[in-house]
Amino acid sequence: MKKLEIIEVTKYFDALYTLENISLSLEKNQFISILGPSGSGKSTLFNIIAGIEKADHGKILIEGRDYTGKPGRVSYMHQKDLLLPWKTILENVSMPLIIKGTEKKDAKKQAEPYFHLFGLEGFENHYPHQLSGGMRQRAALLRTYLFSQDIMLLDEPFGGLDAITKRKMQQWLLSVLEDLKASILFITHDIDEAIFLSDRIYILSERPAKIKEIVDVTIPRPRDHTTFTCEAFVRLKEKILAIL
Ligand SMILES: Nc1ncnc2c1ncn2[C@@H]1O[C@H](COP(=O)(O)OP(=O)(O)OP(=O)(O)O)[C@@H](O)[C@H]1O
Repeated sequence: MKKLEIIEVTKYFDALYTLENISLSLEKNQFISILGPSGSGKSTLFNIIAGIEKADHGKILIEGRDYTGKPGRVSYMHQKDLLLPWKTILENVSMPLIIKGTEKKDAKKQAEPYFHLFGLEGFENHYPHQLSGGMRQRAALLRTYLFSQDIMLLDEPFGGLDAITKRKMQQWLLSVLEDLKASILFITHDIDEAIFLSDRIYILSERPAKIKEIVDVTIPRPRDHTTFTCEAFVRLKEKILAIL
C-alpha cells in the first residue's frame, strides 16, 4: 500500500490559481523531491498535505485512509529551524512528544537515545544559540522526526546553510535514513541536492503549479561525495536543466 497519495489537488487563493491538478504518490521508505520555481505553490502543497490548508479539489490519502484537511498525522519541517531560544535542545526536541501527551520526563527519555545519531550528543542541555547552523537543523530534524516517524515533509531544510555545511548535511541525512526508515517529501530549489538525495523527482511548472515531469533517479545507493561527479549524475542534471 502507498504511504501517501495526493490525488488531483487544486488550489486557488481567491483569484490566484496556485495548484493545478497535482497528483503524487510516495511509497514506504521512498525519498521524493519536489523541484520547482519560486512561488509556484510548493509550500502550499505541503500545507495541504499536512492538513493545515484546505484544497479546493482533491484528496490526501495516508496508507489508504482519507486525511484531507486533517492535521497532526505527518511531520513538517520548515527552512527556519524554529527552535525555541529559551528551551534547551533536549526540551526543544521532546516537545512533540509532550504535545502528544507524554510526561515531560518520559519524553526526554525517549528523545535522548537519538542524540548520537543526530550528531548532538553532549549538547542536550545547550541552548539553540550555542549550536552551529547545521546542528540547529539536525535538532529541528530530530524534533520533526519525533513528531511523526514515518512520513516527513521537509521544506528546504538546508536552504539557509552555507554550501559546505549543506553538502555535509545532505550526506549525513542519507546515512541516517538507512537507520530511520522514513518516507520523505523534500522541497528544494537545488538540482544537485534533489538528485543526490532522491529516488524520484517531481518537477513543477510556474504557478499554477502542474507536474511538468517525473524523473526517476536510478543512481545506486549508498551514495557519497563521488556521486556528484559520476556520469549518471551529470546526465540527469542536464536533463533536469533542460526541463526547468
Ligand atoms: N495564505 C495565502 N493567501 C494568499 N496567497 C497565498 C497564501 N499562501 C501562499 N499564497 C500565494 O500562493 C503562491 C504560492 O506560494 P507558495 O509559498 O506555496 O510557493 P513556493 O513554491 O513554496 O515558493 P518558494 O519556493 O518561494 O518558497 C504565491 O504566489 C503566494 O503569494
